[in-house]
Amino acid sequence: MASASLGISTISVYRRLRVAVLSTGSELLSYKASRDESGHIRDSNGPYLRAALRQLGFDATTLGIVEDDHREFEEIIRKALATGRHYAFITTGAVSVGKLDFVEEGLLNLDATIRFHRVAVRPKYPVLFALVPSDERKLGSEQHVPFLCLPGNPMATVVCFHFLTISYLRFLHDQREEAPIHAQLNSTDPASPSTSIIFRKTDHLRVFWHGTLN
Ligand SMILES: Nc1nc2c(c(=O)[nH]1)N[C@H]1C(S)=C(S)[C@@H](COP(=O)(O)OP(=O)(O)OC[C@H]3O[C@@H](n4cnc5c(N)ncnc54)[C@H](O)[C@@H]3O)O[C@H]1N2
Ligand code: MOO
Repeated sequence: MASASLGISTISVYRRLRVAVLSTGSELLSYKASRDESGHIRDSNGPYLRAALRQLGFDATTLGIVEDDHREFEEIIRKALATGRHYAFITTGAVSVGKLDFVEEGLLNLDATIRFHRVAVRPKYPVLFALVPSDERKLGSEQHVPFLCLPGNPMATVVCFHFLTISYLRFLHDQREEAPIHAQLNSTDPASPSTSIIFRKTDHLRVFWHGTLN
């Protein structure tokens, strides 16, 4: 409206940031799958991330679900990098320290630089951030593609997305930081009926539990 009123008919805009989303876990089924086998759970992180990214104005594409196999993971990432279409990748799961937590190994096999792995906050403790080189990509002068690898626990995925990923994607898009919303708790006493939010701090971690704000 402002441009039209000033007679400005063309303006320069940023291309929407294209982000690829990949869920890891041999236990995962597509949320669209009609079968419901025991021992399987539906991929809720993938559809959540795609919807949240689109709502924020980013282009989200899905790379689907990958089994707990670092070779398969590397293959999917290599192919996706070769298209030069994705400015950033978000993966979920397999970033902790179990035998099947292969994301770090897979990224290192792709010559990644791990910028950090783990933050002292729970949920989101095992989150990993890496830069992966790609000779093939056609994304201007950028030499590296950022990988935001979020823990699989769906609540940790949501927290990591909101408190780490969005600000980084906004930074890539030259957008300003979102202003935080400040709320006041009536009491931080976990036993108080006025609040069911519980804060706890261990020696090395700040821990937030689920709760509601009265
Ligand atoms: N020895 C340790 N074990 C764990 C630690 C630790 O510090 N030392 N940290 C724990 C924390 S905290 C978290 S969070 C989890 C994160 O582990 P991963 O990122 O490797 O996640 P997964 O094991 O793959 O999955 C965790 C949980 O979430 C379910 N999941 C995974 N992906 C999806 C999805 N797309 N949709 C729905 N649900 C999903 C998965 O089935 C698991 O139940 O590590 C702890 N362990
Ligand atoms: O830090 Mo994990 O992210 O407890 O859920």
